[in-house]
Parts: sequence; structure tokens; C-alpha cells
Amino acid sequence: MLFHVRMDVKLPRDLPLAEADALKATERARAQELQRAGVWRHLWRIAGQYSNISIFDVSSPQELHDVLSTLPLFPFMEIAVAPLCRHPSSIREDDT
Ligand SMILES: O=C(O)C[C@H]1C=CC(=O)O1
Repeated sequence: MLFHVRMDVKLPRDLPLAEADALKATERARAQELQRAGVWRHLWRIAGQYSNISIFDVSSPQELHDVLSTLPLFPFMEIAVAPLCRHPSSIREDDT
């Protein structure tokens, strides 16, 4: 199942820089691991915002929740999820 996910990162202003940098580094490593595994299919920065638009490929809403809720930055993100299905006018033969 494909899900469109928007993540808006809201780090506390008083979070020490070293802690923020460590969180971002662990988030980056996890994001890249999930991309290599094919779970995090697309990851795009929204221009001018500390936000991303992503496409996840998981077996269920529960798996998506498990993945998102264990991201290191999860406590500092507002997340909006939309489940996707094929558009009847799409000319793509697969769901990539
Ligand atoms: O920077 C972000 O958009 C938040 C998060 C998503 C991937 C990653 O490395 O950090």
C-alpha cells in the first residue's frame, strides 16, 4: 500500500544545537535505511520549508504507524497521511 506523507519538522527553539544535530544524523541514517529497504519510496523537501513530502510503501496503516512513530524526529514532527490508490486515468502500468 502506498501512502502520501507530509512531515513538518518543529524542533523546539531551546533544543541545544548538539542535540538537534545528533537527532538529525540518526534520522538521516534511519531514513536512508528505509529508502534502501524500499519502504520510503520518495523523499522530497518542500522548497523553503523544513518539511518533506514522502511516499511510503508498506503493507498496512499499522506498519506505516510503526515506521513513522519510531523515527528519531517523530516527537518533533506534525505528520499528515493520505492513503493512495490507482487513478483511473493514470497511464503507468505499475505503482512506482
Ligand atoms: O528533514 C526532514 O524532512 C525530516 C526527516 C525526514 C528525513 C530526514 O532525514 O529527516
